[in-house]
Amino acid sequence: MESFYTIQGEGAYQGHAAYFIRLGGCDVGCHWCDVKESWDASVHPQKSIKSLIDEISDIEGNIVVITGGEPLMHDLDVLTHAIKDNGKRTHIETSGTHKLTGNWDWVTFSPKKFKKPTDEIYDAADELKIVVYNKSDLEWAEMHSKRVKSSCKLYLQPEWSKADEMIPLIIDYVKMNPNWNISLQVHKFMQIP
Ligand SMILES: C[S@@+](CC[C@H](N)C(=O)[O-])C[C@H]1O[C@@H](n2cnc3c(N)ncnc32)[C@H](O)[C@@H]1O
Ligand SMILES: Nc1nc2[nH]cc(C(=O)O)c2c(=O)[nH]1
Ligand code: SF4
Ligand SMILES: [Mg+2]
Repeated sequence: MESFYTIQGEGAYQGHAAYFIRLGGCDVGCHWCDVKESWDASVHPQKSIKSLIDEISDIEGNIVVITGGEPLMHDLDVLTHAIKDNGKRTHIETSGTHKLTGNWDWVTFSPKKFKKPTDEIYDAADELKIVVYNKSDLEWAEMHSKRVKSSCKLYLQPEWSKADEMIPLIIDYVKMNPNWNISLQVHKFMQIP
């Protein structure tokens, strides 16, 4: 759908320079999704892996984030190997609802109530990032945290339109449950992509 060089706004790598590749297509249907225009892959132009690698070679940063849409709707083996051959790190943002393909240095897993994740994604996740839209999502977050590996970092991220309401709840929750961290979408505050 698009590719751009920016600052990772979320999670464990928040604040790091990163080149984003946003792939079209998603069948999860989160009603609060902040990139609904990504859902229909057919309306977006196709780009060759070679042209993406040319763009990546020009950037100073060493992190490439593959996102979407739901990037795992595509087989990502060839693309991730090409990125790593270029000496960059491969990170993915995924709902974990499709087979895990690709060779990853960092897997951010953000499960959704609207489509069940696969069993394999829990072991692969380096970071669990739960979007908090209402109070009950905190309980739901605990359920997923019990299934990821012990080294997996845990993040609660307020749903953007509900942030004023959810941030105080998340702050109280993290103070009581310090194994969780807060992730804010800082790129939105900075008004960058
Ligand atoms: C647009 S999604 C694309 C990747 C993948 N489909 C997924 O959901 O993980 C990228 C990240 O943004 C989060 N996100 C999407 N809409 C959001 C919103 N309105 N508020 C906060 N986070 C949101 C998702 O949970 C995910 O962690
Ligand atoms: N700056 C910035 N950071 C991000 N982290 C995850 C994003 C995503 O949409 O996957 C995202 C995004 O869209 N922009
Ligand atoms: S899974 Fe990701 S891209 Fe798909 S609707 Fe949900 S937030 Fe949007
Ligand atoms: Mg985004």
